[in-house]
Amino acid sequence: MSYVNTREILDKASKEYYGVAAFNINNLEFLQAILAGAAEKKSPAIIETSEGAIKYAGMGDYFKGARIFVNMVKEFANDLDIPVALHLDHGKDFNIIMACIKAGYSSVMIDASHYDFEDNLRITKDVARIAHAAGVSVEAELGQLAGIEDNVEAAENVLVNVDQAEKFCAESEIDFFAPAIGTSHGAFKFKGEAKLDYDRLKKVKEITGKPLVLHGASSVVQEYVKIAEEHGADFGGSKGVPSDVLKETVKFGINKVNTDTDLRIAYIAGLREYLDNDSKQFDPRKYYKVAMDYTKQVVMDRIDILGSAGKI
Ligand SMILES: O=C(CO)COP(=O)(O)O
Ligand SMILES: O=C[C@H](O)COP(=O)(O)O
Ligand SMILES: [Zn+2]
Ligand SMILES: [Zn+2]
Repeated sequence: MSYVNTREILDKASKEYYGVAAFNINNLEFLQAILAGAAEKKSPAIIETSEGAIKYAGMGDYFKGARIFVNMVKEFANDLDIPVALHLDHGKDFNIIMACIKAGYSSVMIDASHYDFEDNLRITKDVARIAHAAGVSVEAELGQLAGIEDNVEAAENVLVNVDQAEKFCAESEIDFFAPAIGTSHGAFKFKGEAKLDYDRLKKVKEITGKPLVLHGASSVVQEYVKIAEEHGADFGGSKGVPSDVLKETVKFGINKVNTDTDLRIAYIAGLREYLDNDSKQFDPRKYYKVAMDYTKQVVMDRIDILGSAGKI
């Protein structure tokens, strides 16, 4: 099975209405934990790296960073009987997008959502043309990631506009589409109750027919927040997208579920706990172990929530 085009994973998910988590990584340990969890669940896996992750891995050289991730992911994927894809998350720098295409990423996101509609469409079209010529699939975004307050006017300004979504998907030739429906990145997503615009989501699915992507989709699992806080962390007031809300979004057409914060929190919980309990330890292979076990557990829980177990 091994290394595939992200489109293969998401077209199937869109047809059969389940979600596949896309997990952000910066290093080897997160990749190992994610793939171990996905393999155990027999779930397809999407690994994604931000521009920051690529610069970090390549120590500033993003061509090197992109190659490191492609080589690392392929090396593990080749031995697994699940489909594995590697995706560039929030590509904003044209040079980094090109470096990823050249290095052999399965897909790239062009995030020009901060430009006005016409510019976003024009830039997205250009990237889609180049990426497709290299056999790489493309994600793009419309709207801004910001939580919905109780204010209709504010929501209209930040959430995806359905008519624009139709034109954008019809003209840009993208493969999967990220509509802003009320989530935001990080561990502090909602002040009150988690609130997403399901009606808007349903309309976007109906009108575009594309595999859809939910950004800022971490649940901020309180079990791990608690462990981290018992060992010195302070994530007071953190709040994510609860699993029943995630399930609803999948029912209404979300297929790629971007997850970074949940992995970071599980990892830091394990690391802090281990170090607190063994002050003499300085072998990284020992103190990363619990961190990786917790990360793997979060990965498997997500796979169950989104319904991608066994979908290979
Ligand atoms: O959207 C994300 C990456 O693109 C990650 O979102 P979280 O911060 O909710 O994990
Ligand atoms: O969308 C944002 C991701 O969580 C990546 O964040 P980063 O830029 O800190 O790597
Ligand atoms: Zn964006
Ligand atoms: Zn995102």
